[in-house]
Amino acid sequence: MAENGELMPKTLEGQITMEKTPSYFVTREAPARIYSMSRATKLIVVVRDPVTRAISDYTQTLSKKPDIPTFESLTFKNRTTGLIDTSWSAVQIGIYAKHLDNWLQFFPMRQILFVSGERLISDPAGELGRVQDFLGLKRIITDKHFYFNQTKGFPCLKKAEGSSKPHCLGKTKGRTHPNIHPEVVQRLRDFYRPFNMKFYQMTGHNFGWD
Ligand SMILES: Nc1ncnc2c1ncn2[C@@H]1O[C@H](COP(=O)(O)OS(=O)(=O)O)[C@@H](OP(=O)(O)O)[C@H]1O
Repeated sequence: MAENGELMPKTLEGQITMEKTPSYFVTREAPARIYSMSRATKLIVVVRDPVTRAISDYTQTLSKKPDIPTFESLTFKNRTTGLIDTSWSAVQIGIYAKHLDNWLQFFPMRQILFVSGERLISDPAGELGRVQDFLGLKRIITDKHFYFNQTKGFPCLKKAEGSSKPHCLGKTKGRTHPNIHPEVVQRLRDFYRPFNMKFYQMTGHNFGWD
């Protein structure tokens, strides 16, 4: 990432340089590296219910490698005792409080914005309003820019940038998830609850996952 800084385009007056890498939030070395590049960096993280996130993560892997074991067998170290395999990345990534702790060693909370993945779907303009405020931008993107696409089942842009045509995210965003046994889902909910509570406390925001 230090090298990344050198590769980044120069930021001119009136511009904001943005970079998006989902894995940074869960990468141990990322906060120190970003801090050494610029301690004034603002960080935006989209978080969703860690249980749904794990299933979504699994769905994505399954689409590339159809032969992987079932979600259930990857979730548990021991199915009988219900012991969860916290080393499985799909489980590990959803322990947001732990990852946030790592960032707070370098950045104050006021420099980090958590966007609700659920609200990004139910009220994209509202969530983007928060993003624009956080970045000190005028609220240019509003309700008027979105419509709900019934076929896609998600909000889409009425006009893509530089085009007059509507634009939805691609086929890899908003996949149908496999049905997971309710017992497994419940066990994961119980597992995440204390971490979610800690995360709500740290961020001062109840994301409503429980
Ligand atoms: N407007 C709109 N259209 C489609 N999808 C939407 C939208 N808003 C949020 N989402 C949710 O974004 C999820 C995919 O994001 P990713 O996790 O792949 O993002 S990233 O690549 O990690 O940045 C994707 O997760 P899945 O539903 O599991 O596919 C969506 O639920």
